[in-house]
Amino acid sequence: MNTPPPPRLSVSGLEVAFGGLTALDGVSFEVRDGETVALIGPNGAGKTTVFNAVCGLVKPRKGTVRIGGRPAPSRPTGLLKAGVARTLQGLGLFERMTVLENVLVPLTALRVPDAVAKAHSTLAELGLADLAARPAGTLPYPERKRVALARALAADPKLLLLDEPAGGLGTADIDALAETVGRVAGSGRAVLLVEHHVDFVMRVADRIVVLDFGQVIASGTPEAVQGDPAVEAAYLGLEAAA
Ligand SMILES: Nc1ncnc2c1ncn2[C@@H]1O[C@H](COP(=O)(O)OP(=O)(O)OP(=O)(O)O)[C@@H](O)[C@H]1O
Repeated sequence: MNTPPPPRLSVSGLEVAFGGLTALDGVSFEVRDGETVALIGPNGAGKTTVFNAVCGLVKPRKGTVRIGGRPAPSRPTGLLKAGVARTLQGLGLFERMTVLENVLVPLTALRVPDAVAKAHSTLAELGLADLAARPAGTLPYPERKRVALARALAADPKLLLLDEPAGGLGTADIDALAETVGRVAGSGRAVLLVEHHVDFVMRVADRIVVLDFGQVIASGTPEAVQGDPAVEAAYLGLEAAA
């Protein structure tokens, strides 16, 4: 019998504390190749802390993060080499550099051959070809957001982490984003996203993991999670019905 490959991302028993505050308390979930998983939950639930722990930016008190079955590297280049790319809530673009130069940053760090051609093809894929020579800081927010996505996708990550990708976007841009996420997962890559935009999550996620006060309170298909009374209660700030 063939053993299935290890999950692209496996988070197990993660505990993170900031001083006296327990931000994550025994969080476990997996993301497999070709799967899109959304991490949702009220403000302060611990979503960004999960991302930061996956990327080695915060050190867990307990628990493990494994990428493709191996312990997750903690440095940015190590993560890129392990096939992990991330977008940030604040985008983190180099505003004075051109769009092309921004997308070249990870490709240069990885010494990808034909980096310029690869950057151009990624920009074309995301409808940004005409903006390649523009300084990133001069673009409107939706285009800057697409540049951040292009930069994350350029190095062909096996695991793509998206921090509030739909935030601040209008309907047309959200439609385009949903299509891009579908294409990325359809090509066999794993996607983990943190998002408040419920309609977008319902459209793109295969599975949803719901966090509240640092704990996983529900996980499953969008339909299962949507009807879960504990999830409804968490969002209303009420005690879950027993
Ligand atoms: N560096 C830090 N130092 C101290 N407390 C922190 C730090 N980072 C996060 N926290 C706290 O940890 C908890 C989880 O925060 P986190 O940002 O992960 O939540 P979130 O679900 O991403 O929230 P939001 O939806 O508002 O972005 C919160 O109580 C937050 O105040």
